[in-house]
Amino acid sequence: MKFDGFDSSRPLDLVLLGRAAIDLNPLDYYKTLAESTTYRKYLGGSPANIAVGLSRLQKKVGFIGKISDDRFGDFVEDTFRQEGVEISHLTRCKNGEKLGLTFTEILSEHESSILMYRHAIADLQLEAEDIDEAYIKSAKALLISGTSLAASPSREAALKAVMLAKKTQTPIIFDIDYRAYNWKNPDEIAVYYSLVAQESTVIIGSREEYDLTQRLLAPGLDDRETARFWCAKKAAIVVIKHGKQGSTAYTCQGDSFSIKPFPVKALKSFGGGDGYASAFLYGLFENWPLRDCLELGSASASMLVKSHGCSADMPSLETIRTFIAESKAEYGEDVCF
Ligand SMILES: Nc1ncnc2c1ncn2[C@@H]1O[C@H](COP(=O)(O)OP(=O)(O)OP(=O)(O)O)[C@@H](O)[C@H]1O
Ligand SMILES: O=C(O)C[C@@H](O)[C@H](O)C(=O)CO
Repeated sequence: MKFDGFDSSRPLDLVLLGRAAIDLNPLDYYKTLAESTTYRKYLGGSPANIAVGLSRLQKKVGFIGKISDDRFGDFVEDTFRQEGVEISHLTRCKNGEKLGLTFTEILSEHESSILMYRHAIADLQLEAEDIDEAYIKSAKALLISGTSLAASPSREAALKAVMLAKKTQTPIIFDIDYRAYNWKNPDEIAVYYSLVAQESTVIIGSREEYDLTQRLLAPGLDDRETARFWCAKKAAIVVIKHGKQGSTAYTCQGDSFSIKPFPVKALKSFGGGDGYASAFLYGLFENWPLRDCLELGSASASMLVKSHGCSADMPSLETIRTFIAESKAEYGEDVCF
């Protein structure tokens, strides 16, 4: 099965809307955050990571977001420019709001946690007036990252982007992206996530994120019922991730393709989702069979969990293909199926 719903005449492949932040990952890992003393700074924020990942896969990517008007905002701009991400719609806060900081705790290869500093946060200051119809229309698809819906004015900006995407026949990709910070209550999560999910052509999320989204409209669905539910709205593809148990993509024709992770010695348990999303979406833009999109996504995800960073360790297509070939040589052709 292939997805060929993108308008190839549009100059950008994907515009992503959401947070750009900073990851601070400990160099002295396998300790608690209280014990770690030394950190490496990376561009962070799930949509920013995905933007870098797709750009490194040679896709043309733009970003709609709000950043702090300080040196950390400069760092985000400089990094996006170095990575070839189009940032004409990445704007600065005017009232001193700060860039999000994510301190990660890497306790073991299987146990990590993230501590997010998101008070008076810059990315949630994105405003409806920052959203431009022509910019959205210049892209084959718009990706909405769920955390952008957590508070106003970013919430209204994201919903305006969804409206304009519908108006301009721009497919919406919804990366549910649940982070507990900034959300007030489960009802708000369900209301705003389902508002976007029901307009989306492609939905990507973990089982927990779908449960949060469906909590009011359709609680208690299993994976196949979940896929059927969103395909009955506008979804063509529903991807449900289950961490190191792997993931499954469901289509509106009733097909499904499951994939396991590629075997790796993980360094951390996070970062896989953004590597997965960027490589999976690359395959979709290349009009690959869904099975091949999943394989590339799963391979990239595995490469990310064995890396120290996220955005900085997003792989090129060549390195992912080499990783897949080496994995198949060592574990067999069907290593991840
Ligand atoms: N320990 C692991 N080893 C290999 N691959 C992994 C591991 N953990 C996760 N992955 C890969 O990463 C993909 C996404 O991971 P997960 O389901 O945790 O999504 P996520 O919560 O969005 O990730 P993130 O932590 O980046 O937010 C998985 O489907 C799997 O392919
Ligand atoms: O999404 C975030 O804000 C945190 C990310 O930057 C971090 O790299 C991570 O947890 C990736 O899944």
